[in-house]
Amino acid sequence: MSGLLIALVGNPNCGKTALFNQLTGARQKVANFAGVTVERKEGSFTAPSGRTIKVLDLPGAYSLDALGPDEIITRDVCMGKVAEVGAPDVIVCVADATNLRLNLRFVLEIRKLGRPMVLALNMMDAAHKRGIHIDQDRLQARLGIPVIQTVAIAGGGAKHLIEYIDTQSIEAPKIAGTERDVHLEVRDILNAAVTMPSFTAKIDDQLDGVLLNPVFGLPILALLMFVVFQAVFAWATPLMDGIEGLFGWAADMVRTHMPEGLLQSFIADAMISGVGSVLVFLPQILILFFFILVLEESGYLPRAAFLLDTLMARAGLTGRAFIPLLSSFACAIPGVMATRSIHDIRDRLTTIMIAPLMTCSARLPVYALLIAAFIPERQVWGVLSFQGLVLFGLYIAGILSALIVAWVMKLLRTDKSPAMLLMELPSYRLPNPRNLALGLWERAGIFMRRITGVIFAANTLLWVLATFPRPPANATQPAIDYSFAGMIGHAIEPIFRPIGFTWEICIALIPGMAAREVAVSALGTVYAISGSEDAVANQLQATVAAQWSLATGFSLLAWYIFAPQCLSTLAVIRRETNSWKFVGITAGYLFALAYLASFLTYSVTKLVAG
Ligand SMILES: Nc1nc2c(ncn2[C@@H]2O[C@H](COP(=O)(O)OP(=O)(O)OP(=O)(O)O)[C@@H](O)[C@H]2O)c(=O)[nH]1
Ligand SMILES: [Mg+2]
Repeated sequence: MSGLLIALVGNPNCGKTALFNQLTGARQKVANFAGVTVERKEGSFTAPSGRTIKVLDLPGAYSLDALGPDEIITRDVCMGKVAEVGAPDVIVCVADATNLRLNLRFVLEIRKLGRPMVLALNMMDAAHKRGIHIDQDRLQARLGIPVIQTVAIAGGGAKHLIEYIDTQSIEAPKIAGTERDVHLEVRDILNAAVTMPSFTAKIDDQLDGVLLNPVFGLPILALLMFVVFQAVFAWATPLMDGIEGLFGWAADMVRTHMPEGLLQSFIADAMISGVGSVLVFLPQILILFFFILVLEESGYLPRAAFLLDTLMARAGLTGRAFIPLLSSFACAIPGVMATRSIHDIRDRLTTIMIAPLMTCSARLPVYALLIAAFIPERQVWGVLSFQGLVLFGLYIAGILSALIVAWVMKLLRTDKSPAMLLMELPSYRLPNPRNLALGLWERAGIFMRRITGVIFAANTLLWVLATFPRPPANATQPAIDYSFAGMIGHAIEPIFRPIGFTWEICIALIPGMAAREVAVSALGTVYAISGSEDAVANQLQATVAAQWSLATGFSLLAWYIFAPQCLSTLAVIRRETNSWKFVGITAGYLFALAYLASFLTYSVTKLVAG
């Protein structure tokens, strides 16, 4: 039998990606808010009959009257207008069974296309739980298309859908579109086929009463965020000590048991000290993501958007910017891509410009290193970790400066028509442990791939630059001073001297452009090589604390809030805006801010702390 192409379409947040993962065994990101998928994804699986079924996961859309790039992709694929994919044999329209009033409108629009389709009634588990009863036969008869129930997040939850697609020949809908008003038609269908419980969403309302309360809402949000950052420091310490100890021990073993020479230096300095100095931060990253995933899954995050909307509007941002900005806390790259759901081009550009100010997870190793080195580990009011407070402050500093930049952009605008936030709040949901585990696994995977990929490559290159040329026989300085890296570091040091950076930092900033956390591993390598063979050589934090002044440490922290130290982000900005000029403006203003902030921080700290 020949292959088959199916396309998953539907409203945002109805579970298309979850269904895609279920069908193909892939692990695409799902999240309990709209607009997560921004590009079409392709996968395939083998049906019981043995034929290959290709699956397309598309961005969610509310309507086919294309407004934004997402809707255009969806419409064009459905119409078979995208040459590389061809026309899908079956459109699987996914609908959230708990929210049919909204979802059916889109189903009717798809039906008008007159192409073979089935309706996947997803989230049937949630519908049952809420006491929503759906008469499948009547729904099928009214719609004139096959209706199949699915639970995209449960094992085997798409079994019937697979069976149906595999065994039935699916035809175009028997009922084409009538010219009736969509609202009326949806109401008729709902009346005929759906019984709603009388206590709909009572829990949601009660929870919202507290969490969206005009008085308590924002303090609760602040408190939640606060707890998260406390946990990042408090819980991770034992694990981090363990990892650090392990790498320190491994480097020592290599130094004592391997013959001295280049190979020993490469393994101990570049591989173990360099890579280990970043790997240490895995526990903190996972703890942070655990909380973000829980908040995401539970349905709280869109509510946070709602709470912050007034604040965001005052800064001249649209509520739609919330999700791109939120994604940017993981990484600015998906964040910049997610701005596609912002229709207004100026809103979109402003959001792209400030996305790099959201503290991405690659900054965490840098922050954590510097905080551990320069901020005393003490308790505030008996319970709070002072280090956690500082980390919280750094995140806030990023957010505040983003708001200020957006506000300045608003002042520069001529047209000041206000934006309105229209957003659906998803139901609260208990986070699914499997989803959480998958999400964490995915984050750990990304981090490990960065370590074995870009970080390792940058580190190797740096080791070569820091090792050659070798010092002359009568050398008086540490070997690294005679190397290429030493020369480069010394050459650019004058530029950074006013902000207190040492030449070692200057060296580390260059490979740090490849990925922010490389700066940490680069420092690990630089200090290990320039190393004093002393015992602290692989305890980067101790070295840094001993060799840098407080002002230098703070200055580097300030630098990392702003500096666009990430070429991939600049590349994706170029791709999304198609403009080098815009990349130049963004990078330029960020570097300028970074320099200014570091300069002020350095000068003030030096004045105060001497
Ligand atoms: N209870 C329940 N939750 C589900 C089901 N399917 C998906 N979810 C959850 O619904 C949320 C949204 O799922 P996604 O797969 O990201 O939705 P999507 O349609 O791809 O969303 P966009 O990419 O934003 O358009 C996630 O939190 C899923 O875990 C289901 O059958 N039952
Ligand atoms: Mg999706």
